[in-house]
Amino acid sequence: MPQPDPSEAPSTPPWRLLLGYVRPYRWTLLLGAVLSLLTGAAGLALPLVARTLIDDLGHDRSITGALLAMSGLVVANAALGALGGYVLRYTAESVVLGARRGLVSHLLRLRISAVDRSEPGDLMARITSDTTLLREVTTDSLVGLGTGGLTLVATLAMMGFVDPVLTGVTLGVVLAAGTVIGVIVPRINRASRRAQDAVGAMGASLERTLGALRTIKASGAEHREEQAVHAAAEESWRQSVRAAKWSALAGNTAGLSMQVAFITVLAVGGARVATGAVDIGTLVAFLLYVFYLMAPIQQVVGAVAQYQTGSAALARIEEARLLPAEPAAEPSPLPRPGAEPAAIAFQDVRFRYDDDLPYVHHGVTFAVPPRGMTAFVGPSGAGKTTVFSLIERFYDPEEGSIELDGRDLTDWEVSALRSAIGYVEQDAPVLSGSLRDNLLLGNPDADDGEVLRALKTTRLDSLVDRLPKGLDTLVGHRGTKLSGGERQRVAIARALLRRPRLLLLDEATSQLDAVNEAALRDTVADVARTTTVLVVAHRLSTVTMADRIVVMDAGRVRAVGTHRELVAGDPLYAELAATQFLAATDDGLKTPESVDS
Ligand SMILES: Nc1ncnc2c1ncn2[C@@H]1O[C@H](COP(=O)(O)OP(=O)(O)OP(=O)(O)O)[C@@H](O)[C@H]1O
Repeated sequence: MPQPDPSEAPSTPPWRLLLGYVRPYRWTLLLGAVLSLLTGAAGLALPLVARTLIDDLGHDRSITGALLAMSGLVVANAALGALGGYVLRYTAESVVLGARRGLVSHLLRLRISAVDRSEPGDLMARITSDTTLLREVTTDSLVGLGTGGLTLVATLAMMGFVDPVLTGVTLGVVLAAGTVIGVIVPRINRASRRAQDAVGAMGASLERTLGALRTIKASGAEHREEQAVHAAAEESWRQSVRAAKWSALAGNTAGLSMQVAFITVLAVGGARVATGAVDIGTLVAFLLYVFYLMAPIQQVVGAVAQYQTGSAALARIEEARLLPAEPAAEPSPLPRPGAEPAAIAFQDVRFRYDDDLPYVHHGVTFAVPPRGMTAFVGPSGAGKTTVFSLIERFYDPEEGSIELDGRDLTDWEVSALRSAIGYVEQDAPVLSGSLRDNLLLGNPDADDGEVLRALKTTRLDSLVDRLPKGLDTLVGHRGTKLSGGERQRVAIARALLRRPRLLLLDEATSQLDAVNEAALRDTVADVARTTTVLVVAHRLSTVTMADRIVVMDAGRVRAVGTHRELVAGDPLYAELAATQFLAATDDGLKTPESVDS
């Protein structure tokens, strides 16, 4: 798991977290609780009416009044019970919704460094499975504890009123059972936490497997992956069964205590009737109360047991909410058409991905003026993609400064900064949905004319014409229904539709065919006339047309120049040009061998 770092485990006790979630719905919850109490009260009045009925029978009086009262109470009990149940369920669902919305909003704003340390599948389980557990904890445990507790106290008070001696006997039994349950409860909590953690691990395993099913199949790894997911599912089952065992034991202890109380009251009460201390009507009423005590006791014990599961879920939700996130901000407007291109400069930037990882940038310095194309080249792992991540403020440098238009990135509002930039990642992610959804992702307001222009620029127009559903064609999970080259061009069209003042293009390392290669080269050249383009370059065709090339090696900039200058002046670049760049197949370009000759 990530997992949310245990050292960041929430220090707020779960009950306070629960109250925080419930606060917005406190009045509906109170209404539900009052309705439940009224239901209980209608039930509580029944034994008293029953005593009157027995008295009336004993004294040859009419029992019509008592019968009518009992019928009225039974109907009221049912009606109030149904209404109360609905209001409580409504409230519980609202609490779940509130928790889900809050958690989703937080997770979408997570800092990328927090995402690096997390398993998406586990985070998903926290949003789906853990929040669902709040439903029960709101109704069963909060209301159960409130109404059950109150009914319990009221019932005991009524019992005390009917016969204090028998009440003392009942209380003794209840307290003994309470002690046993107190020992069981922490075990329910531990097992529930482990069960939910295992559900998270199962989500993480599944996400890993389903996200790369082709690779899993091609590697013949289905069996091993299956075992990993099964192991997590079995662990969850084991722990849930353990929690169920302890919960059942707690419930049974409560039930057993009531049976014991019933028998004890019958024995002690019988003796008291025999000595004339109480009459038979009082004993019957008292036994009915003991019978009535069963429900609130079961409710309180159920509430306490349920709370243990809920508090484990609350702790997991809170862990995710403690992951560092970017501040929520209104989306910033995109640059106007024809907005000035951006300038970008790095000054002595030192950066590492985590405190226990080596530095990736050891004082990177370069400056890129507005407009034109700058290519970043260097051996794998030199830190080229990291330059883009820092510009997007996915991470912040440890030392040094990065300026966009002469203003430090930390002085920019993150949404304003990102709205100025178009970013095409190396693996050009395409999201499930239609082609149109993908194109409009970064600028939902783009009109048909703009979309058409972007399609033409990226040479996607002929593809769209070919597809029976055109732009409404579904591209499949992660765009699997598109070819690698098409995915890349969709990602570029998407970035262009944002009218970026700075375009970051992390070139795919895979070879494109001649037509795609030429299309991409022309596109980038076109865009570079009106905006600033930075490309992590893997292609000869890209570097040869770049206005300047930044050569990076092991986290440092070792040279800046044009292709011609660098081939002559920088041995590493000359070697890269000769051996590593993907050769263009287009006839207008040279092969690596001919480059430096
Ligand atoms: N999220 C991350 N967490 C930890 N280390 C990372 C992360 N991303 C990259 N790295 C490490 O940082 C170093 C630089 O990575 P970067 O992706 O910037 O290299 P690159 O020059 O773009 O390489 P390539 O040409 O292979 O894409 C690598 O050693 C990589 O392992």
